[in-house]
Amino acid sequence: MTLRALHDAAREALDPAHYDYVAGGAGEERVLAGNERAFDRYALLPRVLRGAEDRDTAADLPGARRAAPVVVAPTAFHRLMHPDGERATARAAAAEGAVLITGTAATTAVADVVAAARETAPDPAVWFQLYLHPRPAVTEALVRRAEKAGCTALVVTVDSPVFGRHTRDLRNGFTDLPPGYAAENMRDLPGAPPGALTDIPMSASPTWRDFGELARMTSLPVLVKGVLHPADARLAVEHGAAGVVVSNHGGRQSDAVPAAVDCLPAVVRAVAGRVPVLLDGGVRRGSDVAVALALGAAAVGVGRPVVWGLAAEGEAGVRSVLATLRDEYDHTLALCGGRRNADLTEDMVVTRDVVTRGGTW
Ligand SMILES: Cc1cc2nc3c(=O)[nH]c(=O)nc-3n(C[C@H](O)[C@H](O)[C@H](O)COP(=O)(O)O)c2cc1C
Ligand SMILES: O=C(O)C(=O)c1ccccc1
Repeated sequence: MTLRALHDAAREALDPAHYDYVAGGAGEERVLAGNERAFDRYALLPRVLRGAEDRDTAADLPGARRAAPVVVAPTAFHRLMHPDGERATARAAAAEGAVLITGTAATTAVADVVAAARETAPDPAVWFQLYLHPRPAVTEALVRRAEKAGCTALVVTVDSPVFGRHTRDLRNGFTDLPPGYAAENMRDLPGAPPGALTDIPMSASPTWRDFGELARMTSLPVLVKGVLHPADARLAVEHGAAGVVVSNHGGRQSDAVPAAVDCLPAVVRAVAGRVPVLLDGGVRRGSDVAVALALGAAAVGVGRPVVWGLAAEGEAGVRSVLATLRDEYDHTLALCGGRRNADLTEDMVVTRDVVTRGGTW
C-alpha cells in the first residue's frame, strides 16, 4: 500500500477523535500544511554519469551506526492506534534497521519497547524522548529508566514550554488518555502521580543550563529536538548536544513558525559539521528524504505516516511505511546519480519557481 492508502485505511479504522489527535495541528494548522507544502517547492537537479550502482544509504547517527536515514519520530499513544501499540512499532523499526524514538508519552514502558525491538533484531537502536522536568529528580529518574532499558541515545524536546493548542482536540474534548491507558513511563517517579497525560512534564522553566546538566548526568548521546533558530543550534552544540533535530513538532506547537525544511540550511551552516542534524515535519515520499539530505540533514524523522501504518495494519503497516520510504529514497538517489547519501549536495536542490522561469544558473 502507498503511504496515502495507509493514511486512508487508518482514517477508516480509527475513532474519529483519535484520528484528529494524530492528523491535527495547532491553531489554524498553517504550519501543519506548510511543512508538506514546503517540500513541493523543491526540485532535485540530478547529476549524470557518475556511476550510481552499488548504492548504500546507511547513515551514522548518535548511538546508531549504519542506520536507515529515516527514523521513527516520537509520537504518543500507540496502543490507542492499534492493540499491539509501541511493541509493533518497535518490531517494525528493528526489522527495517530504523532508529525508533520512543517517548515519555508512550503507552508501553520503555523497557518493554526495547525488549520487543530485541526480539526482532540483535542490536536495535531505540532512543528515548523526554522533556526537561522542572524537578531534576524526575528528569533523572526518566533518564535512568531509559539507560536501564538499553536505549542508545536520549532526545530532549525543547519546543514545548507549554502544551500546544490542538484545535481539533479542543473541539472533540480529547484532552487525556481514556480509562485503561496510561503514559507508562511516568509511573512511580519521585513525587509524580502515575501515568495521566497531564502529568507529562511540559514546563517553561528549563534553560540551556538544565540541558547541560542532563547531558552531563548521562554517558548516552543527547540530541535536542525542536530547534529552528541557528543561534539555538549553536547553543545546543556548546551545551553538549550530540545532534540537533530541526522540527516544529509537526505543526502541533506554534502555528507561527516556518516550515521545518526551510529552517534546515541555516541550522546546518550554524552546526558546521560538529554534530549530525536531523529534520522532521512533512516528509511523505523518498524525494522529500533526498531533498532534506541534500540540504545537509543526516537523516529525517517521520511522525504521522508511521502512526497511519500502525493504525491500518499494525507491525506490517509500519514496516511498509519504512520500506516504501527507503525504496523510494534509494530510487531517487540513483536518479540523482548518487551512491551515498553524501553524493546529494546543496547545489542539487532548486526551487520549482526557478526551474519554471528557466533558471538563473
Ligand atoms: C500524534 C503525535 C504525537 C506526538 N507526540 C510527540 C511527543 O510525545 N514528543 C515529541 O517530541 N514529539 C511528538 N510529536 C512530534 C513528532 O515527533 C514529529 O516532530 C512530527 O510528527 C513530525 O512531523 P510529521 O508528522 O509531519 O512527520 C508527535 C506528533 C504526533 C503527530
Ligand atoms: O501530541 C503531541 O504532539 C505531544 O507532543 C504530546 C505531549 C505530551 C503528551 C502527549 C503528546
